[in-house]
Amino acid sequence: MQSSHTALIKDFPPGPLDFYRKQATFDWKKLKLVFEDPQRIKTKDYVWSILEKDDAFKRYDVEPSPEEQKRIAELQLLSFRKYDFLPDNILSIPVKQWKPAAFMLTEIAHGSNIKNIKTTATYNEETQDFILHTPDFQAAKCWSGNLGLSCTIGVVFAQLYIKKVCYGLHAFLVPIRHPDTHELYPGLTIKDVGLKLGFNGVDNGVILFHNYGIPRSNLLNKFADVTANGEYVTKLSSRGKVFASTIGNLSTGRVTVVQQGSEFLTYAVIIAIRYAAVRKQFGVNKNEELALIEHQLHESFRTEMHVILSAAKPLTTWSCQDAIQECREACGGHGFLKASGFGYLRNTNDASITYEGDNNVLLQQTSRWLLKQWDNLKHGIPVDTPLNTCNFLNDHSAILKKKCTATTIDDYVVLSRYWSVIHENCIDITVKNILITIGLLYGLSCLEKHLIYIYEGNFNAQSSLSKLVRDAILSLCSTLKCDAVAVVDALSFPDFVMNSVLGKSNGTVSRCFEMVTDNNFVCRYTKIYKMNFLKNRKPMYLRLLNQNYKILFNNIFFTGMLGINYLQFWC
Ligand SMILES: Cc1cc2nc3c(=O)[nH]c(=O)nc-3n(C[C@H](O)[C@H](O)[C@H](O)COP(=O)(O)OP(=O)(O)OC[C@H]3O[C@@H](n4cnc5c(N)ncnc54)[C@H](O)[C@@H]3O)c2cc1C
Repeated sequence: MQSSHTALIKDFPPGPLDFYRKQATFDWKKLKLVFEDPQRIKTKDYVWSILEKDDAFKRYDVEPSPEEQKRIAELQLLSFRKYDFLPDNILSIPVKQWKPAAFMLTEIAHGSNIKNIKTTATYNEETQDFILHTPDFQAAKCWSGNLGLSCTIGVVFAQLYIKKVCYGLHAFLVPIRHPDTHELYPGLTIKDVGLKLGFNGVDNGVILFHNYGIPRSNLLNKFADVTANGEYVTKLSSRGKVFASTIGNLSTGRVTVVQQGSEFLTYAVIIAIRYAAVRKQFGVNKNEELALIEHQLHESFRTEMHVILSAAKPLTTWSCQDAIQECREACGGHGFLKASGFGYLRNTNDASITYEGDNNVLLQQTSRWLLKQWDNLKHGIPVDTPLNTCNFLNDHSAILKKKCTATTIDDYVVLSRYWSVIHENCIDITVKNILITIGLLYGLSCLEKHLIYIYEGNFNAQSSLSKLVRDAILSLCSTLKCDAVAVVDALSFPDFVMNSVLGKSNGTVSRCFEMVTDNNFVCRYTKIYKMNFLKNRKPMYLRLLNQNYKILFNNIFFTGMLGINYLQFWC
């Protein structure tokens, strides 16, 4: 069955990469089918083939101005809507008619500590309105994506006050601009946050509310509501639970950030491996230089090659940042070229370390939860978490007595979940073998990184362990050398999506500097310069649904916000 599907996957153009492609011990198309099912591959090919022909998705050798980037993002969004890629049976109509919205939580003075945000929403019983107000500039909402220029509506988090009593943080649906004329409503002041290290196609903004009234029905009331006569009602047992439920929705965004991290990592690895397979430096003699992939020092970067996504955002985004940097360095000076694509990946991923919850702060929350489980254990309450991730703590006495007795590479048994997925999904033995090798390499590289804790915890006292781990890594890198190009082939995207002069599927990198010194530069610059942001903008743009706002936002405000960021990834 798998082999009949491999016919769906197109071959890569012939070129210098063939040397390593031919040496692969497995069929990269079969590996691709382990990563993605045939329907997904077909859909992605279809979408890419259409977008490649669309001017809104064309690539720029010279980075457009921030204003122009925002205009392009807008055009890309319109194109997505025009092509109607999303089948009706998958997504509801509101999602398909989605327009940019803003998510307004962070304030100038409070980002991580959201409990202390100062924007107020005071209920006025006479008018049955909530009055949103920014007491001072420290309380201005900032960083909200789509706020600076484009959104017509947003979700605002504010402290709810009824009859001078504060009920804590609640979320409100807030009209920002007129859906037809796109004019800002009176009572609001908005500014763009200015130039950023990346994401300049997104109009992150700052907003101040000046006693701005919104109807009572605009409170997102899934967890708590306010009656017409100003009574606060909730089925939840405490204010803490209302807060936790209101903020709980943030997890949706974090899942998307984790996914984005894995995509960036894939891009970086494809570029670095393909380049390393064709770039030659040094060799056995003057006339016969070797590809970078043959040099041992260079191989160590691949230890990060197939980082398995942890559910934890900090682990994913930090690992991704380190791996992109390693890939950049592995490509030497050329990796520093803008046209290599690494700079964009690095800067864009960098932001995800902070947004959707700063990594350090998130780790503290995880630690607090773990310590709570530990405390329970000490009081004789066994650990029994819904996903069983920490049930192993119940065996802590036995675990703490165990010692690492490994003396050979074959003694490591790690990544049990990864193994079971491989065994369930891989029929082809050659594909299974390559995945096992990659898994081992990842496991060992993690072990190497954390060896200090193994010694500190007295899990292994022998200094030979570190040598064993390092030797095993080098040996596995050597084994993987001939398969590396085929592995990234299985992961790769069309060249137009990759947009890197070092990572082309035919292995040609010679156009590198031609692109940078392109003669058309001046003409293109003039053309871009003449294009004004919002030129040709029609009122039809951003005609928002006037109904079902709450359903729309409860379900998709995060998807929407990150969707925009995703579009940027494409341009
Ligand atoms: C590109 C981008 C897009 C964004 N989009 C949005 C958006 O659409 N909507 C929105 O509301 N916000 C958005 N944000 C804001 C983002 O959510 C905040 O930046 C984030 O929550 C961190 O808050 P902060 O910047 O105030 O940092 P702070 O909270 O001031 O943290 C600064 C540093 O202090 C450390 N720190 C904080 N508290 C502790 C502690 N208790 N112990 C130890 N260390 C601590 C942190 O780890 C961090 O290193 C965006 C940010 C970026 C960069």
